[in-house]
Parts: sequence; C-alpha cells; structure tokens
Amino acid sequence: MTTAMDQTNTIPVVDFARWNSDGPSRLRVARDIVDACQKVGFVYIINHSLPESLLDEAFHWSQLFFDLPQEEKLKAPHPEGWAIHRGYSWPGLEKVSGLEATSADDDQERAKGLREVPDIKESYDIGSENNPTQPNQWIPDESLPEFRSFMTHFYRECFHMGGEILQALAIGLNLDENHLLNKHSGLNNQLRLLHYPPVPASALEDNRAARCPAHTDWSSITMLFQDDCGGLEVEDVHRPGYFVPATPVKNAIVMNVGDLLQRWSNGLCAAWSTMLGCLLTDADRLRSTSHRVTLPPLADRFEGQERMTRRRFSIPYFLSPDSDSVIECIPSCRGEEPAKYEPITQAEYNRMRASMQY
Ligand SMILES: O=C(O)CCC(=O)C(=O)O
Ligand SMILES: [Fe+2]
Repeated sequence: MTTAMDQTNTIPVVDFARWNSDGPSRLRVARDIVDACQKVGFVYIINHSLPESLLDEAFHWSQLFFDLPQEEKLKAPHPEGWAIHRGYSWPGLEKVSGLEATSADDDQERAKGLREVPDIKESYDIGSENNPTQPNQWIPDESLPEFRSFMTHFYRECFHMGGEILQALAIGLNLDENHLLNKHSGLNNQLRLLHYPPVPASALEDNRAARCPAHTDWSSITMLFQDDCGGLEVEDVHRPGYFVPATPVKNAIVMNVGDLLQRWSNGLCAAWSTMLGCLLTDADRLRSTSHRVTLPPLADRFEGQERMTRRRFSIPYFLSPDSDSVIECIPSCRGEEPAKYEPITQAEYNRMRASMQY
C-alpha cells in the first residue's frame, strides 16, 4: 500500500491488480483495504476490473442526461417524500442533512442557518430493475435512446466490482470470503449520477449555496467515480471538523465505508458519537467517515469576473444489504468488547435512521 500523492492527502491507495494473483498477494490486498478502512474510512482503489472505457462512457451518458432540457429530465421526477429514492432531483430539491455528522460543528444556530442553504446540485438515482419496492423512474427511451440500457449494464458491472471489494473486506477481517457478499444480492444498491452546475465561488465561500454538505453514507460501502474537477473532501479522523481533499485520480475508485458496515464492525455511528461528545477510538471498527463537496481546490478552476466554478460530475454507487438481511457484530471486530448493538435487519435500520432524519 502506498500513501497518497501530495502532502495534504492522506487517503491510502491500494493496487487491486494483485487481487487476481496468488494467495499471499490476494491477502495483502484484502489486509490493505481493511487497514485503510479502519484508519481513514476511505481508500483509492486503482487497477480494478472496471475498464477506463466503461467509466468514460458512464460520464459521457451522465453529461448527455444532465444536458437535456429540464422538461425532459422532469419526465422522470424523484417521487415526493423519502420512501422511494429513484429518478431526477433538480437543484435544491435534496438537502443533505449531514451537519450533525460534522463532529466539530456544535454551533446550533449556525447549523440551523446552514440547513436552509440550498444544495446546488442535480442528481438522478437508479436501482435494480428487479426491486419492486424501489421502482426505477426512467425518462422515455426516445428522450435519450440507449441511456437505460447502458445504465442497467453499468449498474451490474459496478455490483460485480463492489462484490469483489466486499470479498476483500471479508478476507481482511478473517471471515469467510462471502460473509458480507452473501447479504448483498444486488437488489438494494443505488447508482447515482450527480451534476454540480457552475456557481459563483463567492456563493459557496459565503455559505449562500452548498455543493454537498458533510455527511456519512448509509450504505455498506460506497464506490465513487469523480471527474478531474476536485472538491471532494474527507474529514481528518485525527482532527474532527477538518477536511482533507480527496484529489481526483483518473479511473480510481474512491471507496468508503458506510454507516451499516461501521455498525456491523461494532463501531459507534458518528452522529451518536457527536451527541455523546466522545471521539471514536475503537481501533478495529471500519470507519464511516464524514465527507463533503466544496469548492474545487485550484483558482484556475474558476472562470470569468464572477469566478464561476467549473461544472463537476461524479457517480457514487452505494452497496447495501438486502432489506431482510441481519446485520450483527462481526466476531473479529469485537475483540474483548461486548457487541454494542443487537442484531438488526437493513430495513429496520433504514427505518430508524429515516425517523431520526425526517
Ligand atoms: O460528489 C461527490 O464526490 C460525493 C457525493 C456523495 O458523497 C454522496 O452522494 O453521498
Ligand atoms: Fe457520500
């Protein structure tokens, strides 16, 4: 395992090419991913099985989709409420209420004000074609021919790659290779196309607008693909409230641990730890680390008098267990400690988090 490219960046890099070689190399990859997930909660995975051409194509389709006239995109609107998370969300519709996840942010008034700041992004959420409780919301095929067929193909390819990461995590945690993957049939994953349109840099600097406020993911793991714009930042686990850039690395998967895997590994969720006022120290847990999207880091990413930011595209893929699968403490993460939680199904956990949030 190497560590990152520049001084400010402490996210480990794991070369996944060795995953397909002999036993010791495979184990090394697994251990390196687990180590990164324990120490940082984020890792760049390079030389993985998703070809560059497929990722380029995914970004190409995403741009074609977001460049459609608004009335075309609104033919597949995100249904009202939170129960179904599919379809097109226009700028300002979704506000990530993740301020609770920013460990150092205890200024309630400021947090309340920030919660009213609109998120300047638009998104399009896609799931499995076979999940009746989360029906996909497609635009008509004639609006963008082949879009649906590419995205359903990409959804499956991402699941295949994510499955390999789940296997590596299981091996790195001294579990049977399929211990985690067995609970993920692929029905409950979510492929999200994200577009952050240009915005005056000053609006982001003055908190009049946000791109994506600090939050943790609800998934088991997330795989993120980002363009070269920059702006993704990850909370420094040693300095809560401080964020380090997750500098774009062409074709790398930025993989992070979600809340469910953290709970699985006996970790306290970040929001609860903030409420209890304690720093997370339990060494064996996999960390669901807070992250956010802010300004691109370099001034040359701004254009014109108004210092308009460049538009940014990213594609997160969230892997989640099946709704009836039981999440219970992984024995190798417990050590001497008792399990912190009773076993819970993904559906119950989701309900619990949703009721805290809405
Ligand atoms: O756009 C990004 O880079 C991150 C998006 C993200 O964190 C999310 O959708 O959960
Ligand atoms: Fe996220």
